[in-house]
Amino acid sequence: MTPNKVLIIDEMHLSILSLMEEAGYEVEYSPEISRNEILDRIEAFVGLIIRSKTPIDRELLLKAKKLKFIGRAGAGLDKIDLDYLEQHDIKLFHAAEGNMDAVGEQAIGGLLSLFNHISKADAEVRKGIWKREENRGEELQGKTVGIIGYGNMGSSFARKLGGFDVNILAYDKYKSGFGNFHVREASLGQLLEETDVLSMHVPLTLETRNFLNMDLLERFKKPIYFINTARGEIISFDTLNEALDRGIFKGAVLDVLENEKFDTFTSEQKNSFERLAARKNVIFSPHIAGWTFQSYEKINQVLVQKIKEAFSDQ
Ligand SMILES: NC(=O)C1=CN([C@@H]2O[C@H](COP(=O)(O)OP(=O)(O)OC[C@H]3O[C@@H](n4cnc5c(N)ncnc54)[C@H](O)[C@@H]3O)[C@@H](O)[C@H]2O)C=CC1
Ligand SMILES: O=C(O)C(=O)COP(=O)(O)O
Repeated sequence: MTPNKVLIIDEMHLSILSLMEEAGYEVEYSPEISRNEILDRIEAFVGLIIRSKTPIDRELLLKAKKLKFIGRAGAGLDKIDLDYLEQHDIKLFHAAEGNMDAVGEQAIGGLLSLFNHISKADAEVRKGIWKREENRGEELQGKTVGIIGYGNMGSSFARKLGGFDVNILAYDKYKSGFGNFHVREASLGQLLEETDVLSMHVPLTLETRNFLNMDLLERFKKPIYFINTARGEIISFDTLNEALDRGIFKGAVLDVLENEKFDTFTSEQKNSFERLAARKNVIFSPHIAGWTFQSYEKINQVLVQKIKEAFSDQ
């Protein structure tokens, strides 16, 4: 057994193989591996490279006796037992810098499509329906965009908004001092007061699960356009429906959903998703905000660079 074996358990751009081999690792690429097989085999590996298919929980980590690092080929760490890694000195690297451009651009794409009815009008024209007045657009110019969570994704979205002549407010519970000439650092209260467009960029944590509940949403002073490229679990289908019914949300762009596996929907989820899907002012995408041809490769470069730097003295 070689000491430097790394197991890759999710689908990735194949540049990861040569990059990790050049960094001195023996790589096994098994994107189709089952959880049971991982449990059986993980003991032999010093490194594990993942996306988000398999929860990296205590049961799995207890078997990973030689594990020195986990590389998350992407940003979200919500399926990883972070406490266990800290307690057992297992390093964790993410590659959010590799998909932040993609997320920033996709959020803007969704927003412009919502403001200008692009996907709705496209579907109508294909059916021979030519409705100009109903598809009259809204301008972004002069609007106040509120960002919650000002990390890699939130700041990328703010940067990409640069040319749109909007006011940008950002609230981050754990960060301060990030304001600049075009982003005003705000309290949650200020953001609720002024926002026209809300874009969520927090990680999924115990605190942010159902963060956008009706109690909070009722405190927005103006009707808002909502963008979620963060995680679906921060707002339930029911809350989305209620906010849209009551005009608290004028529309929504949803790249992520409370449950992204349609075949596991409860009957309640099925009903409330169907209500959501029947709305013309909601735009969906299948969790692809960070998923471009470019990010696919950039993620590998970022990740392997971090791994190399962390173990450069060994
Ligand atoms: N749809 C997609 O394809 C993608 C989604 N994501 C999602 O975006 C999330 C954010 O990614 P990054 O920006 O790289 O993370 P990050 O850690 O750089 O930034 C998140 C920010 O949220 C702040 N935050 C945490 N809890 C908060 C709270 N309760 N209230 C206000 N602010 C809070 C943190 O202080 C941090 O500054 C990821 O965790 C992931 O869930 C990321 C990449 C692609
Ligand atoms: O990087 C992230 O957090 C993402 O959500 C990207 O999607 P993935 O989980 O890698 O399929």
